Amino acid sequence: MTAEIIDGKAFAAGLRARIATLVPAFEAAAGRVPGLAVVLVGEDPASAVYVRSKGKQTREAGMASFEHRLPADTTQAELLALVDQLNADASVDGILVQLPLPKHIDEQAVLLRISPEKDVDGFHPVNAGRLATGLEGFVPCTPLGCLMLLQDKLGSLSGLDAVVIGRSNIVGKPMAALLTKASATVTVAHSRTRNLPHYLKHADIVVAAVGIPHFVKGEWLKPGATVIDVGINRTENGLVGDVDFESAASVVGAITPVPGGVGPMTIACLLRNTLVAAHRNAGVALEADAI
Ligand SMILES: NC(=O)C1=CN([C@@H]2O[C@H](COP(=O)(O)OP(=O)(O)OC[C@H]3O[C@@H](n4cnc5c(N)ncnc54)[C@H](OP(=O)(O)O)[C@@H]3O)[C@@H](O)[C@H]2O)C=CC1
Ligand SMILES: Nc1nc(=O)c2c([nH]1)NC[C@@H]1CN(c3ccc(C(=O)N[C@@H](CCC(=O)O)C(=O)O)cc3)C=[N+]21
Repeated sequence: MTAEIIDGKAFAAGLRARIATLVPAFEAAAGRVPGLAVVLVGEDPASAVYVRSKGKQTREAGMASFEHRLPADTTQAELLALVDQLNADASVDGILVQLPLPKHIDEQAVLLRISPEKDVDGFHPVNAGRLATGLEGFVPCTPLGCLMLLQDKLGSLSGLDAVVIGRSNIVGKPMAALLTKASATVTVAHSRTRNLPHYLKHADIVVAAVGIPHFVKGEWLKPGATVIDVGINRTENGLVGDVDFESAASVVGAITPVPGGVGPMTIACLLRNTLVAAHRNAGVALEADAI
């Protein structure tokens, strides 16, 4: 193995520590701490783990965590009523409704109901539109975390060739928008892409968000490339990414591991977005490059 392992877990811990240092000044100015509400519908064990972990890290950063666990048979109307209540609650700066939702609930309807100013996931179409048009807004946490790791590793991304594998609203599309904004030349690949290895062979940056264990093979990659593995796949061999780590690590220059790569960055960026939301909602200034 020759590749550098990008330590997302350590980077995320540093980011959370920086966020925690900014909370007391906010509290002094606003008379309250930033608040994040997390809503979990149903009993999905993986989702329950994330929600617990988000709550713990929110409190560790000095922020208030409001956790709402609703039964799997909660109606859409009941969930929308809770979102309305959280939108109106001045102690709540950020609202996250854990996805996926049970089948009987229309996910888009719920995401549309969250106030864009409290949408710390960045999933509301208003925030997607802001990102697409270059306006200030909330950027989805996973691609924001990937961008931070890339800029930390590479400095400027200007002119680099990037391939994003996946075009979902929560990872692939916003990732492509962020890389384009950072002046990379971006190709978005998906399930209809013909000859993915052809594109990967030229890519200085690869972001894999596919949802298929070990999908990306080392032999497809450009020597020296930087690879960000977003995949979270639970297999009988434990948690694995979308990149075949063993074969990739002998070819590329740097790669994120799973676990310990992008996952911890997602939660750290959620806290970052919540801190930013709190400042905006309370009308307290935050230095542009504070975090
Ligand atoms: N680390 C973290 O914090 C997070 C991790 N994840 C993980 O990231 C992965 C992706 O998540 P998400 O974006 O929500 O997943 P989706 O299922 O919404 O999207 C997967 C994308 O992969 C594409 N795809 C599927 N098969 C292929 C193929 N054979 N070749 C090329 N592209 C393909 C799909 O194409 P098409 O559009 O044509 O169907 C789709 O665009 C999952 O493993 C998920 O668990 C997700 C969120 C956060
Ligand atoms: N509204 C909403 N927002 C989300 O951001 C959201 C969501 N719904 N639904 C599910 C996905 C997935 N996701 C992860 C967050 C942290 C880790 C994480 O911390 N992973 C650890 C390992 C954790 C473990 O062992 O299970 C790691 O990769 O090291 C993973 C995945 C956020 N998501």
